[in-house]
Amino acid sequence: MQRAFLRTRWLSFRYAFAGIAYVFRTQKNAWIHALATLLVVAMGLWLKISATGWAVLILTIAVVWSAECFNTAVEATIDLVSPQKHPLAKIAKDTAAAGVLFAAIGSVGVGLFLFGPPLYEKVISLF
Ligand SMILES: Nc1ncnc2c1ncn2[C@@H]1O[C@H](COP(=O)(O)OP(=O)(O)OP(=O)(O)O)[C@@H](O)[C@H]1O
Repeated sequence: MQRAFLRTRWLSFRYAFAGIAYVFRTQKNAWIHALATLLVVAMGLWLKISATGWAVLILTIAVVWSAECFNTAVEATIDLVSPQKHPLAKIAKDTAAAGVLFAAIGSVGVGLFLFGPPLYEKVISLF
């Protein structure tokens, strides 16, 4: 019973990692997100942001990655059920892409509020 439970949990993780690998293989945006993730984590370390700042940053990174993964899932589902052009297929793909755009715009806002003031202080201290 316990072994079966652990085995199914382990398989769930493996499926999720296969999903991540698929996103990286097929979505050019994923590499942009990866670069942005590395950059903001480096900025957070450099600017020594607060624990609350890290919490907001981690949540923001997770929201963007989740949106990209759901967008990829919608694209794959639409390609499966509607390989031919269809207005509803277009709506599904376009709105899923809009979800990623919202997350990306929000993340830029978070970055400005989180890094703007300490970055300003750093620059001012140079002069
Ligand atoms: N079956 C379809 N029916 C109608 N329009 C479609 C269909 N498939 C794609 N489109 C249109 O083409 C756009 C791009 O779809 P596509 O599947 O190529 O996504 P994508 O370019 O891979 O997106 P991303 O670059 O975000 O991964 C969609 O947003 C939609 O407007």
